Amino acid sequence: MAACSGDDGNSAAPARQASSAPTASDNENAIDLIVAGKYVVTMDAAGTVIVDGAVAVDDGVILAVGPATDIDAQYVAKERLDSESRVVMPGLINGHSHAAMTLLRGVADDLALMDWLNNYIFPAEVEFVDAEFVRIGTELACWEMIRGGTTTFVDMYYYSDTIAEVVERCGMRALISTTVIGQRSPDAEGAGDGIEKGLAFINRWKDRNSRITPIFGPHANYTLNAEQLQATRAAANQAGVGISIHLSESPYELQYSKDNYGGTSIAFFDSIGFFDGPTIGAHVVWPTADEIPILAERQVGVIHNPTSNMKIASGIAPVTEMLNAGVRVGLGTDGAASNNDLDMWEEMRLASFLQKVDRMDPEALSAETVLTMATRGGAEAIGLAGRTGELRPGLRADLIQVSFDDVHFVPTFDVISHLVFVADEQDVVATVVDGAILMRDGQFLTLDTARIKREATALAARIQQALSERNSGD
Ligand SMILES: CSC[C@H]1O[C@@H](n2cnc3c(O)ncnc32)[C@H](O)[C@@H]1O
Ligand SMILES: [Zn+2]
Repeated sequence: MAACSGDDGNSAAPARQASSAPTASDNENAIDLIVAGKYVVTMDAAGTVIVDGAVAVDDGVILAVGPATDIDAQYVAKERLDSESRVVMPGLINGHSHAAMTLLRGVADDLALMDWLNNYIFPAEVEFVDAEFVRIGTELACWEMIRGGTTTFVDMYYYSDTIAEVVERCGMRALISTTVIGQRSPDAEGAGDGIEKGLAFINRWKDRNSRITPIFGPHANYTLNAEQLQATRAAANQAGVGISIHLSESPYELQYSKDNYGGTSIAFFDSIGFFDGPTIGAHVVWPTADEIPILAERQVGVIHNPTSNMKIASGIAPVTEMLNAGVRVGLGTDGAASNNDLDMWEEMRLASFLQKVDRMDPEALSAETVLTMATRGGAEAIGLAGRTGELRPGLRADLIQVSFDDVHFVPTFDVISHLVFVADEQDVVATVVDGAILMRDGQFLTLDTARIKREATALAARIQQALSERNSGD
């Protein structure tokens, strides 16, 4: 970690710089926000941590990062998030989620992937998922993610317009996939229909909101055939957008690929030109040794989902090997029905511990490495490098404050160790996206949490009733 306490040239030419120490009368020139803390963990490539630092924000952009005394000498802000015992760091990036599945949390536990999907989740989705389900489920998820310090997520679900509308309102940043799946789904009759509707969704959202990036989300190699996968890639390239897909997730998928496509999963995808465009592969638990270099060469962003992989017993991904080979690897939660929460702090900790025990190597996947995967590395994996994921002038102001007041932070010898091995979502006290404060001291400024809770509870009662009737054979 590179510590910093002086002027390191980290300041951009600010739009509203005070020529001398600012006073309250400078307020008409005030910038939007200053976020200060005991430590500013920038997650830049040099690993800069600033003691007693601050971040200056205006118009959604980071203007300067440096010692608080320097920032305060240069800027006066309309709003200030301050505290001596807080860490300021980039917001977390959840690279793979199915947000609305918060409403299916706990309906089918302790099952392997294909049993879970085919016998519980797909039937429940066809029965219950509509635009209202997706609106309420996604709102619940955004509440949980903002609460836990996630500022960007990559979602794959149905009714993508509804997801985008929720994200637009709640203020988060998201890549939103429009699902393509070769079977009847809640919002399409099959793959062709999904591609057609997907293109319309992408046209509606491509230039509408800079926080929202529409992409395609073909489900997997066992729910789409080679022609459908290629057609989805062609549509994505035609629309100029990327793709997110479940990739080499389970032994079933690997065997399916060998049986139906004559080769292992990633090699097959590569052979049909599927990686000829920006691709995010979720899970990637079973790449062969020969396939890992393909992921690096084709610049496939890999999202590691340790909790979901453990819970549905898919296996342990070779994260260390992928990172060593130069693969871009980020972290994700998967949906709340296979995790069963959206807590990126838990993902970081479990990612690290899982590699250590799997390799019997306590040095595997250090705190610094997993924190990078959840921030700057995650941004690289999902194609948002240089836009979010680190605290650097010119990047969008997506940042959080973590309180180090709780007993588990006393004493703090190493701030990175504490963030990864100790902190949890309850320690996050402020979440800022694009310069807008979404949560401050447990108050949600863009979400009506009482209304969301009421609506989710009412909808869950209807789901519960239908499930009970189904189980009792009525
Ligand atoms: C195109 S994404 C929506 C689709 O994916 C299902 N899903 C949720 N989690 C997983 C997973 O880990 N592997 C494969 N498919 C998954 C979800 O229920 C939706 O039907
Ligand atoms: Zn998934």
